[in-house]
Amino acid sequence: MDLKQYVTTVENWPKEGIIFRDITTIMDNGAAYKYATDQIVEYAKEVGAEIVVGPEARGFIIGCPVAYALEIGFAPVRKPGKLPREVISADYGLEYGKDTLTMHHDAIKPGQKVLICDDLLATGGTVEATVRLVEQLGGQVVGCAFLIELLELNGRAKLGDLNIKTLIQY
Ligand SMILES: O=P(O)(O)OC[C@H]1O[C@H](OP(=O)(O)OP(=O)(O)O)[C@H](O)[C@@H]1O
Ligand SMILES: Nc1ncnc2[nH]cnc12
Repeated sequence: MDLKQYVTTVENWPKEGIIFRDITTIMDNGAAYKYATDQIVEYAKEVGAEIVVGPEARGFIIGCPVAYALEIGFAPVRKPGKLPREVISADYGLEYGKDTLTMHHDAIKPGQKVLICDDLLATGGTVEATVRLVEQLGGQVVGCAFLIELLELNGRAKLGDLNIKTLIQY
């Protein structure tokens, strides 16, 4: 299936100069959403993922169905003030702003093999902060999966030699 045809491009959103790649038109098509999920499930099996981690909000849309299909857990990465128990935090920058991400202090067990899922790899700031959180908890990041990679922002450079899978490139 050519997944790219289901992505909608929105120019100058959320700011002038940003070309926004909208995945809601993958999600609202059952066959396309299932195909994308299945590709990431296969990758998760290859890398031996034991738990899926996804950053708010679109990482939930990609990561949760993968965790469900594999019958493994999902741990959310959230913006500050959203998780109810003790958290650890990491600051990061992104294509159009700056923010902080948090995880529950006990979300990952030491040594657990983690697959990070998100919709899109842009500058890599979000996933790099997520990797820091997982590693701080003693987790081992065995893979990072995205529907979309924006090649010119070179997010891979922030991720060293981590194993990365992307389904669509621009
Ligand atoms: O590689 P990066 O430069 O970090 O950019 C990618 C991130 O940006 C978007 O999320 P956003 O922060 O806009 O949050 P949202 O999913 O809650 O809309 C996207 O869903 C990724 O998580
Ligand atoms: N260009 C873009 N399109 C969609 N989501 C994004 N997140 C960061 N950059 C983005």
